[in-house]
Amino acid sequence: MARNRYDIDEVMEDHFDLGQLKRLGHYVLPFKKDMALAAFLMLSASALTMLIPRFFMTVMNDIIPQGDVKGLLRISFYTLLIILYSVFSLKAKIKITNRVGQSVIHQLRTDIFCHLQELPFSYYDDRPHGKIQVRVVNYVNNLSDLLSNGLLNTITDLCSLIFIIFFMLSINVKLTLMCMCGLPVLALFASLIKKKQHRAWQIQSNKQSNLNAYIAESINGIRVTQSFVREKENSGIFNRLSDGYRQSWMRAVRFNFMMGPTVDVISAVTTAFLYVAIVDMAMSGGTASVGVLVAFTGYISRFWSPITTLANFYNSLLTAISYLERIFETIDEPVAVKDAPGAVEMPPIIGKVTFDHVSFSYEEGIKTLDDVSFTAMPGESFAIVGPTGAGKTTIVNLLSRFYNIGSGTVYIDDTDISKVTLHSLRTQMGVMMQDSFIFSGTIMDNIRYGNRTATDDEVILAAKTVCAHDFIMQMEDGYYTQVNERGSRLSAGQRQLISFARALLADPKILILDEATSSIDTETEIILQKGLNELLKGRTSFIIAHRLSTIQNCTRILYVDKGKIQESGSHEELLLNKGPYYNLFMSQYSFMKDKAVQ
Ligand SMILES: Nc1ncnc2c1ncn2[C@@H]1O[C@H](COP(=O)(O)OP(=O)(O)OP(=O)(O)O)[C@@H](O)[C@H]1O
Repeated sequence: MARNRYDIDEVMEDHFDLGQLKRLGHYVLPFKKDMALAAFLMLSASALTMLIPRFFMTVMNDIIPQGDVKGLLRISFYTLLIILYSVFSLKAKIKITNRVGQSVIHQLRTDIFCHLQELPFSYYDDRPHGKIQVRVVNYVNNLSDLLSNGLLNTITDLCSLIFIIFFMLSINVKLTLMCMCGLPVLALFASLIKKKQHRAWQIQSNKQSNLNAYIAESINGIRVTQSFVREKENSGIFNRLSDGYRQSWMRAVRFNFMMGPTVDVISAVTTAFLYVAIVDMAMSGGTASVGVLVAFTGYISRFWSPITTLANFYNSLLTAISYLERIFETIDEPVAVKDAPGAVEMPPIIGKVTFDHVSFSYEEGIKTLDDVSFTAMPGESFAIVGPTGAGKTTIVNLLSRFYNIGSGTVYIDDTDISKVTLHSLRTQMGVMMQDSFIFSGTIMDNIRYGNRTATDDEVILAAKTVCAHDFIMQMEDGYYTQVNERGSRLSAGQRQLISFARALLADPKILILDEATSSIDTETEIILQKGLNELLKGRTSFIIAHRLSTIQNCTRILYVDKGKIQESGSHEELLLNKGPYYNLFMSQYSFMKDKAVQ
């Protein structure tokens, strides 16, 4: 999928694919026993209620003319039993189908979520997160009706229809055929609007997705919105998207609403003709008795009732298919970054890292890294510096295999990282990304995210090393203070320190710190540096920093620009070189000097 936005509709499938339903069927299969029980209850109730018009026939033809009170009581008793059984089975069926429906929804949602966990960064780069969310929550929820009632009702309604036709045929073949002649007209109508109806629901799902994407984006960006006083404009955009959604919904349901009246009209017309035929038969004194005709009129209304339900099911089927297309599209999304066939476990890392002529593009035709080569020996600390957008983060992203390398090879300890399992590779690396994400939960949980088996003492030690202990202890519940998703109650520097501790707790052999200290005050950074120097011992580390004071002690500095390593060496060597690093250093140095003078 090309890059998508909240105001760009996703690509829609052209054809109406019943295969989606077949796949949904696989989710229902584990509950076949429950479904069979529910179907049995419904079918038996339906078959028994078919007897009621027959009872009327007997009452009219035999019991009333013979004045058989006992027979009348017996038939009334049977009718009562049938009604009670129907009520009981309906209740049981609702309970079973709801349970099955919700279990299927739960399974579908779990499958999407688990798959999303595996999808690489590139998948999330390409679409608004709100559009992903809508699939996991709203689209799956929208299947609830179909799964809870639709599937089973269809089976039972179809069977009921067969029973009814059977009973009607047993009473009068000619009238039955007359009754059925409305069906081809209905089928023709349904097939005529099918394509448009399907497309209308696809559009509706797209508009819902767009709206959701915008809501998610607006909530995430609310601080910027308010600081730039963009509330009015945003409300305007929201209004437009919401109206688009409303219109698409109205258009889609208009198609659904067409079905009900069409069934009603066809049933009314055929029923009217049937009554004329019945009255004609009664008046012409033909073979049909009054009882037969009364019984037949009882079946006519029963004949159209399952057809109305089937027509409603047809509507929810078309609606569901447009959601299923999106749901299965997500589940089928190939995991672009995965273990290669025959991938082996990464042996315990010693720490040598080699980039061998590595090139990479996020987008076809635009080279982000161009022939990058370097080797870091175990225990070395490598700084990666350079202007914004130079490709620094991309280098470390490739080292963790967050993206597939375009060309060239990355080796760790002479092992090609594309040939090892992602799990064995990533568990030996500690990454602190630019965005120090904080999860909802306690501070203790957030630090322990890096190593689930770490004890409280180990968590505290990691926090102490990165100078986070003091501010944590000042919070109301110390390490057990609850923080919100994204750590909204923490300062940017505090968030960085927590994610720093998280990365260290993983005790990685290779440590990646991407702008780890950019929001930390200089005083804390100086203290942090001491602890960090201790910690970096014995680990290979890659430190990306714009503030050059942070990286002067690194063994080697790579100056990256336009996706290429422009120069590399120690701080002193690069200053002597008087190349781009020197210029960068001098500009920061004179800036600091000017500030100090001011
Ligand atoms: N997910 C992405 N999809 C497409 N292009 C991207 C993506 N991420 C980064 N880029 C582009 O790749 C280039 C390098 O980005 P990168 O994040 O590696 O730069 P950087 O040197 O780390 O920058 P900074 O110092 O600002 O963090 C930039 O031009 C950026 O626009």
